Amino acid sequence: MELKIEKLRLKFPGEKNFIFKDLSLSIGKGEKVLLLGPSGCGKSTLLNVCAGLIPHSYEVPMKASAITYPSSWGYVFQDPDAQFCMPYVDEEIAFVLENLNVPREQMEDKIRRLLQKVGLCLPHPHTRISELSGGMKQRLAIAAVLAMEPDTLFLDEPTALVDEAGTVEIWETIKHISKDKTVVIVEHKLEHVVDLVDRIILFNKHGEILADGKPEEVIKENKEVIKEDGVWYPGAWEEYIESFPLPTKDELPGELAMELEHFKGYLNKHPKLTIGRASVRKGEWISILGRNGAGKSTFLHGLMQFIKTTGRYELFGHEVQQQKTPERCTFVFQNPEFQFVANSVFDEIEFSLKQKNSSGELMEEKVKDILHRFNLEEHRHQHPYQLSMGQKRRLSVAASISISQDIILLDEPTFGQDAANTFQLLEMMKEFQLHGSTILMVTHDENIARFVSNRIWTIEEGELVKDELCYRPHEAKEGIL
Ligand SMILES: Nc1ncnc2c1ncn2[C@@H]1O[C@H](COP(=O)(O)OP(=O)(O)OP(=O)(O)O)[C@@H](O)[C@H]1O
Ligand SMILES: Nc1ncnc2c1ncn2[C@@H]1O[C@H](COP(=O)(O)OP(=O)(O)OP(=O)(O)O)[C@@H](O)[C@H]1O
Repeated sequence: MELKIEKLRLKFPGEKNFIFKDLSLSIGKGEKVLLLGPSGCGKSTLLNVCAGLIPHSYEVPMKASAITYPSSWGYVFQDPDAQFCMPYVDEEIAFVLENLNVPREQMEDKIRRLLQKVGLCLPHPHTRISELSGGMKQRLAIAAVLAMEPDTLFLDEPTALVDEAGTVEIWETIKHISKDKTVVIVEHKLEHVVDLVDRIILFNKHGEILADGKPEEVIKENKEVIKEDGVWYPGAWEEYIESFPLPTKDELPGELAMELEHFKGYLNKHPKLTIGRASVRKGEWISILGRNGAGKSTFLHGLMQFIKTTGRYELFGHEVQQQKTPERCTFVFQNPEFQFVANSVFDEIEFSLKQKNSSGELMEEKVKDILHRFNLEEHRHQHPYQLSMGQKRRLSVAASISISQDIILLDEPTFGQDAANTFQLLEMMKEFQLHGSTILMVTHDENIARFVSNRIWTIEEGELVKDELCYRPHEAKEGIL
């Protein structure tokens, strides 16, 4: 056996409930296994245990009657920033290669080929990691692990921030290089990995194994539970959109919410974004699509005045003051951790309500209501950094949109979410939209773009290259720029 865990018991310090109670599993050499289950059920924690990171690197109290670890392993973390130890892209990979005693003269070529494998195209590999977009970082994290050529790969949602085309390519690459390797994957989006894995271990929300077997059998035999627990399954979107209020307006609503003309955004003094002309009407929901590194986050950062911009930028007919966060806008960062300021989930929401001048009356009730709507009430006492990735993402969205705002800007608010939480979030956004909020949302999920928003903008190399109106699913018309 490559990996074996017997009777694992694990509880985080200070928590009432066990994450795992006598959990046993074994994975044979060369097996490709998907750990599937709702957000917060313990998938990342289990992967940490399988690699020995818990308890050797993270001191979480745990007990198991026996554990066998793989002989060599590589780990792609859910948050790529948690993985890097060097400041530059080439150095990050060279660091791994040096440990493997790869001769210096072969390094440049190996680094170039690894970056190519994960589709990380850079003018020069000696680029600062801090200057990469979220998806580019995730590609680098995968390249660094592939460089190690380990026997076992642990992959924790390695493509959550990668664009659609890149996701397909990366999973193909993993499939190709991992023929003789053991691969343990945590991934919400089943369709990306169902061809790669030969086994699915399905968990319920209490961290118990519900089923373990061949992918098609596990899915078929457990469809009802999978649905009930809010896990993604093939066809989930199609079933869901039947009940979603679709964008069927035949004309655009009235008042102009945003106008941009010759709008430029600068990073390190270089213009990285140029929008010739664009306008948004009140109540629209615009999805912003584009490949990794296209400039989507930069665009939102420009609208929030986090970076220097030039050109005309008006909100509701008023010019936006340079370098001052526009008052009628709220923003959800791509990395949820950038947003947290408080020491508990409850305080985070309370802080945000107070910032938005929500009155102190019934504050506790208001916070509780928001926590309930985002499925976070059980976690109210936890530190935001102790949440699972899906829970962090929900908290960051909850804190930003806790009060209806005129303009809501969101940078991939649904990444790493299970089906139930994705749909719930979209419904909440729809409610805001129906109450007059205007929404601009960066997403790699084409289903969200096509089925839920009214309009799709595509960004390429820092320019808005396409503007489509969505009237009905699968049907888009050329819009006005
Ligand atoms: N340090 C910690 N202290 C307390 N609770 C924690 C800690 N780390 C994680 N948890 C809790 O343990 C549970 C499992 O977290 P884990 O990250 O393993 O979930 P997951 O299944 O990977 O979720 P997701 O799909 O949202 O990424 C969550 O409810 C989380 O809040
Ligand atoms: N601080 C920075 N300094 C210089 N260039 C940067 C900086 N941050 C990002 N960039 C570059 O700007 C470009 C646009 O990055 P941005 O984060 O806007 O992309 P994105 O479309 O949001 O990508 P993703 O889908 O991966 O999140 C990329 O080429 C990136 O490398």
